[in-house]
Amino acid sequence: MTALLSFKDVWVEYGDKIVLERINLTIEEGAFVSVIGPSGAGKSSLLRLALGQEAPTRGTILLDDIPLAPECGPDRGVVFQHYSVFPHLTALGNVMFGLECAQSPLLAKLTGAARRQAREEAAAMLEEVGLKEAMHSYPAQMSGGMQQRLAIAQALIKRPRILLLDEPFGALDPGIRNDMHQLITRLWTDYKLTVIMVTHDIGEAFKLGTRVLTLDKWRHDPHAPHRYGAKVVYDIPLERNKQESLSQDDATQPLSIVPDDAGITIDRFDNN
Ligand SMILES: Nc1ncnc2c1ncn2[C@@H]1O[C@H](COP(=O)(O)OP(=O)(O)OP(=O)(O)O)[C@@H](O)[C@H]1O
Repeated sequence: MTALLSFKDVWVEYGDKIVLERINLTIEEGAFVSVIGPSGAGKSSLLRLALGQEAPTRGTILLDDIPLAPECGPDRGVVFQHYSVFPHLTALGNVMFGLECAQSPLLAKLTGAARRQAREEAAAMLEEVGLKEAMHSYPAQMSGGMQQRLAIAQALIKRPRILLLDEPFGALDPGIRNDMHQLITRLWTDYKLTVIMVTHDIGEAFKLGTRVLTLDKWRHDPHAPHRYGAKVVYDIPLERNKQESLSQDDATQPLSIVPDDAGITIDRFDNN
């Protein structure tokens, strides 16, 4: 495997508040990286850096050994916890919109053969994520799980290499979450994606990831809690490969595969 994304001595600071410090990371192509840590540790900030939505205060981020452009390129797709789909468009319209923006940035509208092609591609992607029957439904007519499937289709239609997931399943019921775990595992394999997923659910992190990173403050100044940022305090490689998909049994089991020696308990909410 080769390095796809590298963080070199990356810091994120807001005014005098240090959120992330000394982040040194190499993420290999094809990895599924789960990121966990207490609330406020900077997990979403790390994703925003990878997305190019935010630049580091210090340090460098490289994509294929080239400094990351300060913009969200088509090589990176993102899905957030709260549904980020357009309410006034059908599922098909939502997914087509991504292609229309990419191919016709000024008008966001395609005509003729290009439109037919985009429609076919969008329909195929909706089928991939299990929304064939709901293609003409509006988001308000869909369940939370269906809306997240739609958000995933929207992110994947531009064929990103890196898929960034910010607590994508956090708002879903456990049964639906398990379905989504199966879906994301299949898409990760079929689309040869590199995934970086932030989650509050440690079991989910270990179940899905090939690697689990824990962000946390490693030193504290009780008089000035903003003075030190979080860094990667645990970086745990896991035995999971692309060929191995989650079986139905795995999906219905409680999420539980945290190794005893991982030394991780995420129950503190004092980083803010
Ligand atoms: N634009 C900003 N300006 C100032 N502070 C910010 C900004 N964005 C984030 N922060 C602060 O940075 C810290 C890290 O935020 P971030 O959302 O990355 O944490 P997180 O680990 O994802 O938290 P959670 O698990 O609660 O979602 C928080 O204290 C937050 O208040």
